[in-house]
Amino acid sequence: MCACRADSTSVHFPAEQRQHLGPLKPVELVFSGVSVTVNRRRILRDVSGVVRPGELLAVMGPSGCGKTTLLNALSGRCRLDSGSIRLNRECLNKKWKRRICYVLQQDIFFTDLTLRQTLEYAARLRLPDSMSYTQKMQHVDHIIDVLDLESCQDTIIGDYLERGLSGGEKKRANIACELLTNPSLMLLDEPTSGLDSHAAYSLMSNLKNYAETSGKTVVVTVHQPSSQIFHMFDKLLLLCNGQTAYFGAVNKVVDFFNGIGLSVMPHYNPADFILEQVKGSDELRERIISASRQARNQPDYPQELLPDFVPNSICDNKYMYQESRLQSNGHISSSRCPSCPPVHISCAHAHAHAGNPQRPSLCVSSVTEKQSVYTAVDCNCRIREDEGRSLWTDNQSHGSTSSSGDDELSWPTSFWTQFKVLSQRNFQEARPRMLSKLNWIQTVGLGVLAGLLWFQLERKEEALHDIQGWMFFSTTYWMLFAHFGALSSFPPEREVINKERLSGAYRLSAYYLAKMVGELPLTMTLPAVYHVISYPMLGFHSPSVFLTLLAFLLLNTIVAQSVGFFVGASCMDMQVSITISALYTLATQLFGGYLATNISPWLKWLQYLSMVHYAYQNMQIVEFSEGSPIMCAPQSKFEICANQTSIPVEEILKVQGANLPLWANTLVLLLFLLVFRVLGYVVLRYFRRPK
Ligand SMILES: Nc1ncnc2c1ncn2[C@@H]1O[C@H](COP(=O)(O)OP(=O)(O)OP(=O)(O)O)[C@@H](O)[C@H]1O
Repeated sequence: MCACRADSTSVHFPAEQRQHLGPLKPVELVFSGVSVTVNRRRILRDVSGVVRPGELLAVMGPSGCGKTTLLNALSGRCRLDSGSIRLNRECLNKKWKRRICYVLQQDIFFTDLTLRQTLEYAARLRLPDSMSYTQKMQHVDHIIDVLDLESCQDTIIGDYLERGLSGGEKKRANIACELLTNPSLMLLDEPTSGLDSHAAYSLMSNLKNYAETSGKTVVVTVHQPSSQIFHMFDKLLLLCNGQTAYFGAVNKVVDFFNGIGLSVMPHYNPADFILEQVKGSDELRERIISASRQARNQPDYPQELLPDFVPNSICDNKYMYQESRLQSNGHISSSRCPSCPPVHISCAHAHAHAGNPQRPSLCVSSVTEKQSVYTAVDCNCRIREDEGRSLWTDNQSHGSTSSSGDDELSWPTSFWTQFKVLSQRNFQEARPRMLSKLNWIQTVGLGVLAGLLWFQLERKEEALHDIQGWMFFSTTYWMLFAHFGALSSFPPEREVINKERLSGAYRLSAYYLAKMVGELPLTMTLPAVYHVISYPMLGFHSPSVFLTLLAFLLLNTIVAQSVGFFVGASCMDMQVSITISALYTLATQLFGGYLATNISPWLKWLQYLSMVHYAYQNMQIVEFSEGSPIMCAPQSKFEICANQTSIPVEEILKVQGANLPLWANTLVLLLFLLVFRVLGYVVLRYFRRPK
């Protein structure tokens, strides 16, 4: 692994891993006339640009000028008012959205996992099943090595409560997660923010090398790059109030500003200079924007951005693009253009035209490994070397998008792999939260307290209310614990899931099932501990009753968790979800059958919506029918005590107006479980889709 880093700082995948990661498909990104309105405010106006494979485009501009909005648009995360976004001349569609790697400005992770665990789970989820576990782990090692993350790989991600990775390390971790899949197009929002100048330079040179040696298309937004970093960019898109102030080669931006009478002082960082200009007076900004519009008439303006360019009719265009292979003899042979004979160009030839002999080119790197490279071939079958870079459009796939579409939309891993990995991750991520030291103390403390409060109860009518009190307290306490636990865990988890769903990492159904299964042992641990402590202290010793009561306590807890998850998934606002939850759980207690027994007939139906009602009834049915009999008091309030010495369970329940048998209560609880789990899924699937 270290050898990789020694000979190159770029991400260079070993041949056998590249084979699993799928064919290298460079992407040409063309966005034209993009206008975006957010909340009735026009953020972007007629923004255009082209980025070719191997190029690094920097999007710059003052804060709030629309850089992030542009990346959101390019990744398909916001609607365009007008304009188009094309990748290899295909409109941005679901297939492409999944292929784009978008490194967000915010670093969204599960904060309790270490960096290595985070990357390992990402690799297991996002790298294809055809790769073995060992190969995936090797891949993780390689990425960690390339991004210089060895020293912090076992540090937790952390948050403001518990410190973990530094800001710069988090940023690199964010990029590492995306690099794992060897994406063809990378969009990075402020990758250098929070990094010191050395770290920023090192990161940008990694990206630059990555773009050039692997034919990747990279778009980054940057605030105020150093002069060194600025000159690494191939192209610059300068935004000013959501409009294009400059689009073109970085090495021509100074000439552009000179052309409108704004000269950069010697030894001045051009990046600082141009940012100062676009932050200038309204009049100055208008001048720059109108000069940028004029520049569209220049001959070197990309033809793809011209209004009369027809993107779909490839043969009307000057160039067809074809995939070629770099062979061990150093020749590039093409095989995909049906109308052209195989093309052979030598590396030396390609170099000679590359213009920049220092720039690492595809031909330079290990010619012994067969490597895909991409050349543009015009309709007369002449090679176009496009400044040493290459373009690719699978013109054959244009005609057969639909047939290949299914493959493109298929998931990287099977449902079973996703379920297995996500269950493990859910378990690992939720364990510190659900079984925290504080939760243990709370559970053991309350178990002991409840045991002491209802210690060694006698089986007689006088103690009946206390026995019921323990049951009611147990069911309501665990209902609240599970409900609010699920509710509070959801908002941070939602962000991670949305990010992963947007990148097409896994099916929602696999996540959802894995969440249920992965957290199940954790959900059941604490109520079981409470029950083990408190129930024997009551003085009851029937093992079968002990186990059956435990089963109902656990069922009640899982049902409450489902309701909490559903409310958490439905409400985006935490305050709203807390209010709804408080209303529902308190009403559930009121109608549970313990606090109020003489409920008016017109309100009585509400008890059937109370999950506690069913669990509490079942616990009474089991305790009072299977356990030792409850002896009548000398002055009993039960009429039946006139004829017998003990109180049957039916008489106890009749007082509460409950009449459903054990199996019916159990069935209703199971229906609660099923309905709320399904509703939670439906909400995530259809109403809270990530945008
Ligand atoms: N959802 C939204 N609702 C209202 N205004 C928004 C929304 N999203 C973005 N904006 C506004 O759009 C403008 C551009 O936002 P954007 O985040 O794209 O800017 P930026 O150039 O990336 O800024 P920075 O460099 O500070 O990150 C800002 O003025 C912002 O307030």
